Amino acid sequence: MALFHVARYAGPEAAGAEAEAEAGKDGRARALLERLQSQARERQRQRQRQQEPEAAAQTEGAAGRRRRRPRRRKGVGVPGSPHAPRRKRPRGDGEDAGADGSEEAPGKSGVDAEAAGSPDEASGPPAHALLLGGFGKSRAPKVQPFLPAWLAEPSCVKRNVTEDLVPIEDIPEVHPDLRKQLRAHGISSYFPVQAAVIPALLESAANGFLVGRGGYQPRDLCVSAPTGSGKTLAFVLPVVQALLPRAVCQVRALVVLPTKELAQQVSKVFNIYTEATPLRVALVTGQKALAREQEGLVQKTADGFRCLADIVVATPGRLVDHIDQTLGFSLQHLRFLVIDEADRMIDSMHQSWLPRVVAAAFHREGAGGPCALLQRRQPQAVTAASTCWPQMPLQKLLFSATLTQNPEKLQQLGLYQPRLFSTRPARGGHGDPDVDVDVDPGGKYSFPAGLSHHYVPCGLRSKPLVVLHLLLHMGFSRVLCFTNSRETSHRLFLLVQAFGGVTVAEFSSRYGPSWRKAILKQFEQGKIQLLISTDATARGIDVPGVQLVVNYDAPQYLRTYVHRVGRTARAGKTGQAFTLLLKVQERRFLRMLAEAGVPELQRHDTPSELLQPLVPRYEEALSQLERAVQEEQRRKAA
Ligand SMILES: Nc1ncnc2c1ncn2[C@@H]1O[C@H](COP(=O)(O)OP(=O)(O)OP(=O)(O)O)[C@@H](O)[C@H]1O
Repeated sequence: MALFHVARYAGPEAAGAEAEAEAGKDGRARALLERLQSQARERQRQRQRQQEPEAAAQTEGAAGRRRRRPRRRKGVGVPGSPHAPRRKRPRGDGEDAGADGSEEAPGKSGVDAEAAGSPDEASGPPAHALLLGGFGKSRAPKVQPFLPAWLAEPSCVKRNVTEDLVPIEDIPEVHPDLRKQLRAHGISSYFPVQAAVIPALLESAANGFLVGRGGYQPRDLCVSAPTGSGKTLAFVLPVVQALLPRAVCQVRALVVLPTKELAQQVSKVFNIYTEATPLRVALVTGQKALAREQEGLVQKTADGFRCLADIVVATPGRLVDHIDQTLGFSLQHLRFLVIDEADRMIDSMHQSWLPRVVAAAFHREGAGGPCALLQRRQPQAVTAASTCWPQMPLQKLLFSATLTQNPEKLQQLGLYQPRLFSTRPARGGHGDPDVDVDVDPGGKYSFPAGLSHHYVPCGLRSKPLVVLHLLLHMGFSRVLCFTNSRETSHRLFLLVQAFGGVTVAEFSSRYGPSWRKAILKQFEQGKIQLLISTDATARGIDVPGVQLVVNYDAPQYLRTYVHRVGRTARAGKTGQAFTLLLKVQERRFLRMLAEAGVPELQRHDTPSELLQPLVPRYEEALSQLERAVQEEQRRKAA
């Protein structure tokens, strides 16, 4: 029993005395105990020898400043215990990172740092007791989730879209007509993600559409590659090629995306590569009335319905509307289900769009139906019986720049023997994945090589001035500026408009789809210098030539940062990202990015002399903004 004695808060002598009394009962136990004690004392002496100079320095440093005591909750909490108060959040009055350097010590919580500086704690419990009772000295180790092999060991994709190009001729499996189209659109080489994914997808489709005896069920694919690395073409080309040979028009590919604008963008790419083929693409996003969309999907005939689309690009809500309400809209022949921006789509799983799609895809007619023989069943264990009938497989393809590696989340998608293509290296099954898999296990996302990251420390009132300074003095001509709310977007827009000298527009859900479409088009054409937007344009939107992304409001989540800044430096180009940070945000934000492996975040100071010349006009613009807001509020109330 002596071995399990816990000398929690007593010094080494107390622990030693008690242990000695116990040891007297049994010779062997005593000998063992003595040996352990002498080892522990030796360790303790060594520790003290190391700590003496540090303790002296800390005592000197603490003498001149207010000694901070850890707050205790009622009845609980000794420093370092699991119940000890958490580290204080930075406060707006500047009592943050800079106020106490000890809080900044890497790997030490505030409580730990304080404990280290306290003379009471300096001697600490004996080293051997720390094993059982010393909670305070180290952070609890992070739980290391065990990733399934397919997630832990992905097929690695190169990241550099300027150097690791693969000439079009080097992938002869791609149909000559598609290669012709690629060249016609100025594409002579594949980006790395395309060079990896296109052959793999074509290979899985090469055995024809039917699986069963002699065939096989193709594996589902997940692709995680940086923003602007060409993921769209990585699925558009093989899907179009796989669907080319067809007898009857049926919906055989369904692409689901989170926003109308993204769906529109992807359907445009499909239209380019199906232009010279009989394949038809339908867009169902709710931008048109349901009846108008139905006309593009099915046609009533004398003996039923005729399908009018081979490829459907949809947003989840409107897709479910069609599954429910469009007579003759069938997904029974679905071969590819592409889920773009997959991590975001997983977040919207509560809308149950995926079970509805899968149920529609595996819907079975009665035994007397025309396709009764070819009806398919959900993937299941392979048995002699299950391979008797030829079946059309349904292959799921997931794409994202920030694909989650949370196996529980991915499990909701019901993937079949999935295979992951990733620009991040393999971690051998249990590398350093973080528990907080929402943020990203391992804390690393890939960023485009040509992107440089900056942050601008500034005050709340000077934020609009910094944006104006970036535009007017630094000469950026196409700038996308993100805020965290519609309200902020709108007010910043009104303010910049009132300031003048910059062509500015706003993009948010305040406006209808057709207005937003027009704004994006003007921005693409270079008619708008500054587009102020909510996160509605943060994902997937591809506007060539965006030079600068400004995070007017710092994004709260890493994923949001990755997608926002990914609107620039696309397709191998260079671009800059500036994040405006209030003093209170600085520490948390920089730590978040450091954990994400963001390469070198440069500090960009804007001295007040640079902003000063803008101030008189800015003050005027502020009063105009005030009047405009009051006017809007009056109109709203009326
Ligand atoms: N092989 C290529 N050669 C030249 N340009 C290409 C090539 N492939 C794609 N592009 C261009 O690169 C840009 C970015 O492509 P895409 O929108 O597919 O990126 P993405 O990886 O889906 O980005 P995001 O994650 O932000 O959605 C597009 O303008 C596209 O036309």
